[in-house]
Amino acid sequence: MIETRDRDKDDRPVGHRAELGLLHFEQLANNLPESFWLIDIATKQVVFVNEAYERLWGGRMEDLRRDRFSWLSCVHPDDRPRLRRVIAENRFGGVNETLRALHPDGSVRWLQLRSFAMADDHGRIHSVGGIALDITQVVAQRDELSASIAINRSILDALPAHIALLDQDGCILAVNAGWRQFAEENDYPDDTAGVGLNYLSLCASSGVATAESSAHIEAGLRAVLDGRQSEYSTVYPCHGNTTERWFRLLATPLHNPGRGAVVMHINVTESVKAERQLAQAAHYDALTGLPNRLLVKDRIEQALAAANRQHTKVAVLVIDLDRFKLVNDTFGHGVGDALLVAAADRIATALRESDTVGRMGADEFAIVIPDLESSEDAAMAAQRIMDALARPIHAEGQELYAQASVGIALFPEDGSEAQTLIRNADTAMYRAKEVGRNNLQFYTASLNARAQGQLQMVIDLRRALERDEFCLHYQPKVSCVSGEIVGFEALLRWQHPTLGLVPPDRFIPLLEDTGGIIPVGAWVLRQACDQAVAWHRLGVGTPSVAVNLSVRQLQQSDLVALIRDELARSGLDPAALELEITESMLMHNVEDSIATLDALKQLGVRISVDDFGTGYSSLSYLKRFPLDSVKVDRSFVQDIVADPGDVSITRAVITLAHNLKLRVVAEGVETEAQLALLASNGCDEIQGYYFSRPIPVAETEAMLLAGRCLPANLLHAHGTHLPAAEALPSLAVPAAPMSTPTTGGLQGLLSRTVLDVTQEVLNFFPWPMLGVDENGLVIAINPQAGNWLGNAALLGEAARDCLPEPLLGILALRDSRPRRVIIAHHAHHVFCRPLGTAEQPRGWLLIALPEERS
Ligand SMILES: Nc1nc2c(ncn2[C@@H]2O[C@H](COP(=O)(O)O[C@H]3[C@@H](O)[C@H](n4cnc5c(=O)[nH]c(N)nc54)O[C@@H]3COP(=O)(O)O)[C@@H](O)[C@H]2O)c(=O)[nH]1
Repeated sequence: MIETRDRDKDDRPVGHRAELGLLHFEQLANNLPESFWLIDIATKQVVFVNEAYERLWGGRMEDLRRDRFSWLSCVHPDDRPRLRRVIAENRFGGVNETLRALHPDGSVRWLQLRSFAMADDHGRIHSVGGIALDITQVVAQRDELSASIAINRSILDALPAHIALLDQDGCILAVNAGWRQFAEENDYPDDTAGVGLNYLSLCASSGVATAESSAHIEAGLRAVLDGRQSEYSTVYPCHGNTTERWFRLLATPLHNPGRGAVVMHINVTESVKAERQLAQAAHYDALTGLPNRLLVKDRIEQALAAANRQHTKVAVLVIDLDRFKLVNDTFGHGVGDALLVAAADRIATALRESDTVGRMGADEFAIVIPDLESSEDAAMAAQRIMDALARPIHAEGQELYAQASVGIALFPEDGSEAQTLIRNADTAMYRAKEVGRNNLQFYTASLNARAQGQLQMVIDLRRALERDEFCLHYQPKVSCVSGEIVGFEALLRWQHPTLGLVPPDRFIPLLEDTGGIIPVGAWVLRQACDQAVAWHRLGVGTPSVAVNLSVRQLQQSDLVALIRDELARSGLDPAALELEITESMLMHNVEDSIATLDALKQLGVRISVDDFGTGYSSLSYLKRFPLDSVKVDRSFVQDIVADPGDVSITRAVITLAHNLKLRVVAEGVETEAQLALLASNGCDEIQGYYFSRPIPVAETEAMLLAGRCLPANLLHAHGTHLPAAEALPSLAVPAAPMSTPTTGGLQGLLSRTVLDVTQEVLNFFPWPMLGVDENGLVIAINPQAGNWLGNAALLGEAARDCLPEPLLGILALRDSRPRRVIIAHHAHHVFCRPLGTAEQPRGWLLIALPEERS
């Protein structure tokens, strides 16, 4: 090439020029850092080698010139066999190998050896060239790099964290050993450990973290990937099947912005648990596990906040075990501790779930009772606690009897702050200690007498049964048809040794609260059954006996068996036993009530709903229960004469009850007028002071033997209910409940029950009926009227705009005589009745009786 380039310009002789070229070539070659040489194919001799050979290979140039394979002796013995093989396979060039040259001084150089063929113009190969490049430094650098990569890798793998490298979209590029292991342990479906998948979607779908935390993590990570946040960190729960775990997730962007992020999950379960333990220790007592003073204070504050909102009371009780020190001193601290734990348990079980029991220190406990109805309830709770503690406690082999002194402070009376209430309850507790221990004291002294009286009554009630202080009085139930006594309601009386006859309203709630109603209720049942049998033996009829059941009795698992046994024992005909259950009791737990009543009904007894109208049930709802009769509450009866609204409600109840095949008993009938009105409206039986107050047994027998009856002139005809048209004069349907439930003349009785009943009556009423108020607006319409007029949506319309002409004519006449009208080809007799009183009508009611076809 050198020759060719110079040929045109250089005028020196060719031989000289060739020599010069060779000289230049040699100088150039010897200045190159690479070593290279040429082997002539024909002579198999090394025809050229540059000086770098000796530097790179550590061999001598003349050795190479003499033996073209002498370089092999410079090759590290480990690499030599490979080199030999490669050269044999590539005799005319094509070698490209890395090798080590072992210098005589023991040093090693890394060389990159390449060989190539050299051909003439005809493509005939005449020489093979070789070049060796010194790559010692590159190899050293590469080794260094690999070493540091390996070190980094093992550091990442050794970290107690699951680490993943994410790209900009959140796709997992690489993970560490911890991550892989976690994936394996958590049954990750394949062996990729998520590499190649999107971390953000993995978060949402893995189900390892909660949905809430997944969403939070996804948002945080997105912010890091988008460069909006330089770091994201959160602790999230990640519970296994049997273990509780928490992880801290850390995400940081890769250094090059917009290039992805590193996420790291660190198991922080231990520290979370430690934190929780700290919180537990800060708020709970270590021995009993109860809230400590701090948490009790917090609970009081919460209760006060709620009480302020709802205008209710809160009680704070401080309880101190009497002579606890003596237990410690006598039996040692182990027994003392066991006693405290047992006492804590006893206190807790004597209270509702919504109450808080805390340990204030040593042998002092505090109770928070939110949503308190009366101070007596706090006293009852304190008494329950004292009773619970008084039962023997077995602690570490010792039988102990704990007594307690209780102090009670009430919100709002005794303070409006937690600290004040605790302090005042504490003061009251010390007063309880002073007055002899094992008692309770209110902070407000005036409440003590009341509480004391009530508690004394509870104590007295416990002994009343065994001391034979109870008796039954009986109130007759009288038929409105025959006028005769058809039964008696058994009513419990307590003859207290000092207080005299205590009315049931004062002691039955206490019996219910303390569970005493169960044995007392059983006693009532037994007495009543025996008494009914005794009446039957008089031979003056077979009056029934009605017994009131309480909520607790209805929930009593052996109630049915108890009644069955009493019937069998006494020999009373089951049909002569009536069980009275209040409406609110039935609604307490409907499904259970139905099951119990069904079982009772199977015995053949009768079931009656007491106080009907005071609860929230409607008669149609009561259809679900196996009932025989309803007792209309005396609050309805009492105003029946004065308020036409009450008549209509009572009347409505009677009509509906009869439709449901239920008998109707009106209770609290005190006057002749009430009786007359009830009887004329179809009431079946009455009970009340008008006929008789509840009387002792002896008087009942005298009454039966005397054959006392209701006056015949007040009875209703032959037990049949008045035909509708005849009954109309006494029917005054209230206007308001049919349209605007919050107004109208049913003050005090505008309960949902009444409205339901009224609506039901309207719906049940078999004939068209509609009401128009004094302003001419349609205020009531039943479905039958809607059908009749071909339009049910008349409510609120002006009568003149929507009613047919014949009806408007009748309304204008306001005449109570029936008028014949034909509407939609059907003849009806339409009555117009005033709503309210005839003197001051609130509107008018149109009732259409279909004309009988002969
Ligand atoms: N679980 C049990 N409850 C019982 C038992 N015995 C009674 N009671 C319930 O106690 C409540 C009060 O009863 P009492 O003071 O006996 O009052 C009854 C009647 O005296 C009273 N009454 C009857 N007629 C009139 C009247 O004309 N006017 C008027 N003002 N009061 C009247 O009504 C009470 C009977 O009511 P009721 O039971 O709803 O029929 C009371 O709720 C009893 O149920 C028992 O053994 N167990």
